Amino acid sequence: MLSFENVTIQQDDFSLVANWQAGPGQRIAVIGPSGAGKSTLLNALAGFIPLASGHIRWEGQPLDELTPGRRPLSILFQDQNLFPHLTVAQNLGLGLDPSLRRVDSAAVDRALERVGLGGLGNRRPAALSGGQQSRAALARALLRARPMLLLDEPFAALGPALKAEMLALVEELAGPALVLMVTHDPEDAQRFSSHTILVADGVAAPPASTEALFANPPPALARYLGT
Ligand SMILES: Nc1ncnc2c1ncn2[C@@H]1O[C@H](COP(=O)(O)OP(=O)(O)OP(=O)(O)O)[C@@H](O)[C@H]1O
Repeated sequence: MLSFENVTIQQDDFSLVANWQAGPGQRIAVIGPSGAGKSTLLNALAGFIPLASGHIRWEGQPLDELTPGRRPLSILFQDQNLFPHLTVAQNLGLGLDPSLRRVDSAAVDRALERVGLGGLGNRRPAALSGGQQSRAALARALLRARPMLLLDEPFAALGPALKAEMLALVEELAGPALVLMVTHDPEDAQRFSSHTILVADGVAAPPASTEALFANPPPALARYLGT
């Protein structure tokens, strides 16, 4: 269980509050206007931004004392963060061991197979298509096998068909992980997520049923959707 307990996140004059829980295995979209704090929410959970007050817990354990690398999560950004000078297999290996000294190459090969990149581990990222790079970045995140997967618009640069394919792949491969996905596309939320967190007006709201939220949007969501 992920718990945000009376959390306040402060960045200069911007502040965001969150007070809710989410369970393992849930697929949750994070939506809201530009600048509302969606990335800030994920960055605080990942440990890149300290909390001004409150606590974030995973399975009852406070995350506050843990550096980003020790938190029980993987994070995938839009720019994919693949290192251009390393092979695809080495990029995946970084997910297991940042020093690349103790990497299980069979596990890397299996992860590449799972995302449809079998046999491409020796290529550099530049020798992959955009969709293949997304698959490689996803494989790296999944290889870490952490209980939470945070996605910050990772597939926004892909065309609609490829994006749908990647979301289906996340759904298939994330398994028991809790997935939090920032998206600007209401269709992503509806296709992928049973629950949605609306971030607006300084509040990251508790996860609500995606269907119910879109059927009867609160004013902030209606404004954002232009309805
Ligand atoms: N390092 C920082 N220092 C101060 N303020 C920041 C910093 N990073 C972001 N902000 C501010 O925090 C607020 C939330 O930004 P954030 O990137 O979380 O929004 P977002 O909802 O993810 O937006 P978008 O949809 O445009 O990506 C914005 O007002 C932004 O200007």
